[in-house]
Amino acid sequence: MSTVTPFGTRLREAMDTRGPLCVGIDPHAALLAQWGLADDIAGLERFSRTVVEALADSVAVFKPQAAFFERFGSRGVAVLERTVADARAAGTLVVMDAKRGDIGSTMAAYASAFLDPASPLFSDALTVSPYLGYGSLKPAVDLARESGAGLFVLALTSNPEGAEVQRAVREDGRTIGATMLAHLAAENAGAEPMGSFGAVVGATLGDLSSFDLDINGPLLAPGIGAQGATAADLPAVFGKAVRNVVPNVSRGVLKHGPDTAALRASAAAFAEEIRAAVSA
Ligand SMILES: O=C(O)c1cc(=O)[nH]c(=O)n1[C@@H]1O[C@H](COP(=O)(O)O)[C@@H](O)[C@H]1O
Repeated sequence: MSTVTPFGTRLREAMDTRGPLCVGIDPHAALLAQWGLADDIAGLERFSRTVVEALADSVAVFKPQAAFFERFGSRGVAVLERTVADARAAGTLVVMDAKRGDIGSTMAAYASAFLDPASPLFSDALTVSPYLGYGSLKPAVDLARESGAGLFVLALTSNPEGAEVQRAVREDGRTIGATMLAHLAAENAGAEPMGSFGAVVGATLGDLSSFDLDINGPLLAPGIGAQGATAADLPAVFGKAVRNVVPNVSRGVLKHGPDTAALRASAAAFAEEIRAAVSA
C-alpha cells in the first residue's frame, strides 16, 4: 500500500480550495503563431512556461497534451518533462493527457512511463483508453494505486464520433460507456473522500441522465470553450454528479496569451462561471 496520499484525496482538496477548473496545456501550432512565437522548441518552451507561471497558483489542475510536445521529438519531450516538474513543484496537479491503451504487457510499460515516480514524466494522473478492454488497463490501475497516482478512463468522449463505440449496446443491454463507468465505480468503492480512478465525460454531450455517473471518482469534462459547451451546461449534463466534475478548458483560456494578466483573467472568469453553475 502506498504511503503517498491518493490522487482522489489530493484532487478533492485542490478542488475545494482552488475550484475544479483544469486548464489544458495544448500548444497548437496556430496558438504559437497567435502568441507571436515560432513553431519550434523555443516557442514551445516559452508557451508552456508562460501558462505554468501565469496559472500555477490559481488552478487546481493542468492537463498537458503530450502530442503537442512529442511532435518536436526528444527535445519536445524534454520540454514536457520540465513543464510537468515546474507545475508539480508549484503545487498544481498534473493530468498527463497521453490517452494510452494497449495489451496488458505493453500497458505496463506505458504505465511505468507516466505513473512510476522514478520516471521523468511522472504525473499525478494519466488519461487512458479502455478500448482494448478495461482489463487491459490493470497494470496502470495497479501502479497508480502503488504510487498514489490516478487515471482518467475515456468513457463518453466529447467528440461526436465517440458514440459509435461508446453508445454501442452489449449483449447484457448496457452500453460500452456505461460498462466503463461501472468498472470505475467498482475501482473506487469505499474510497473517501473519492477514489483516484476517474472517467472522461464530455461536457458537450447534453443530458446524460441515462448513465450512472456516480462512480465515487472524478469526472474530467472537456468541451467547454472551443468545442461549444459552457460552464452553465454542467448541471444539466451531469446532474448530481456535477460535484465531482473537473471541467477542462484548453483553447478557451490559451487564446488569451501570451499576456499573463489576460490568461489569469480568462481562467478566473471560467472558474467563476463554473462555481456559479455548480453551486446554483
Ligand atoms: O481526454 C481528454 O482530455 C479529452 C477527451 C475528450 O473526450 N475530449 C477532449 O477534448 N479531450 C482533450 O481535451 C482538450 C480540449 O481542448 P479544447 O477544445 O481546446 O478546450 C484537448 O486536449 C483534447 O484532446
